[in-house]
Amino acid sequence: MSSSIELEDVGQVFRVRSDVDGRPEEFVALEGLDLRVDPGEMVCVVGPSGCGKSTVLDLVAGLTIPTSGRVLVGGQPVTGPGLDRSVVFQQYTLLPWRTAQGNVELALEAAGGMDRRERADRAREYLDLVGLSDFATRYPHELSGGMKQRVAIARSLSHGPQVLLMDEPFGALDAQTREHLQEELIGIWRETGTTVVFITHDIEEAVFLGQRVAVMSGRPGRVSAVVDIALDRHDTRQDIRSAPEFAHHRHEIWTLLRSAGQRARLEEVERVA
Ligand SMILES: Nc1ncnc2c1ncn2[C@@H]1O[C@H](COP(=O)(O)OP(=O)(O)OP(=O)(O)O)[C@@H](O)[C@H]1O
Repeated sequence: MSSSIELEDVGQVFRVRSDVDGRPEEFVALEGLDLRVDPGEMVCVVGPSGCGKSTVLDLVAGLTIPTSGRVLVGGQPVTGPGLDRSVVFQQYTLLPWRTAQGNVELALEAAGGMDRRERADRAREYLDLVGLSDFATRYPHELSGGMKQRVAIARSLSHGPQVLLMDEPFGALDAQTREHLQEELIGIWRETGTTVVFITHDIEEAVFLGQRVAVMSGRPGRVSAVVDIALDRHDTRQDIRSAPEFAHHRHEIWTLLRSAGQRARLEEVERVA
């Protein structure tokens, strides 16, 4: 099962203290942001640091409520966190005193409706999905960074959410592990059919994973372009990253990011002048 995600004319204003005199003032983090993700689609979001990518994810997760506009999941307004949506963060969020299996079971305990045996079976099924069947009894400190993130993914998917929200989940990993997990994520996404929103700083990661890539610009944050990625991901014999279409999309997004950055700087100069 998977759900659509719609952000319509979303604005997000935070109360902050002025850099100048420390007085409270408003900071417009997002303004007029539109984005639609179809059920079962994987969309990557890229943009300069501080443009509001995590804020977008928090809104869909229901951790923040927008100041204006609408955020819908499966056609329903988001009013708070829910079991239909799971989040994977960059920092490993495993409980150190629980095994890999115990960490996956945690999500099932929170979801309720299963007895101990069912939870154990389900946890093993999802550890298998992320290739960790042989590591079920290991504690987080006995796992590599990539393995910890796999456990986090297994935990996030184990209770069958319709939407998976990923905030730079592979950001702390070395390049090789990262590429490996990207490939695994494509396989998991195909198998589960979950709608995925994946935030990254890395243009190559976005092109590799996304069916579409949303490019954000900052100050205030909005989606300035959405790029369709036309790559044949089914042909696993091919090194997709060295295909000419891959280079084309990478350059296209790089150009969009650069011009969004230049525009933001110009607008900032005009605002100050
Ligand atoms: N709770 C908050 N209170 C005040 N300002 C906030 C809050 N959350 C985010 N911001 C500000 O909103 C802007 C967007 O932040 P956000 O973390 O969404 O950006 P980002 O694109 O994810 O950044 P990065 O790529 O560096 O992680 C930033 O200027 C940040 O300082």
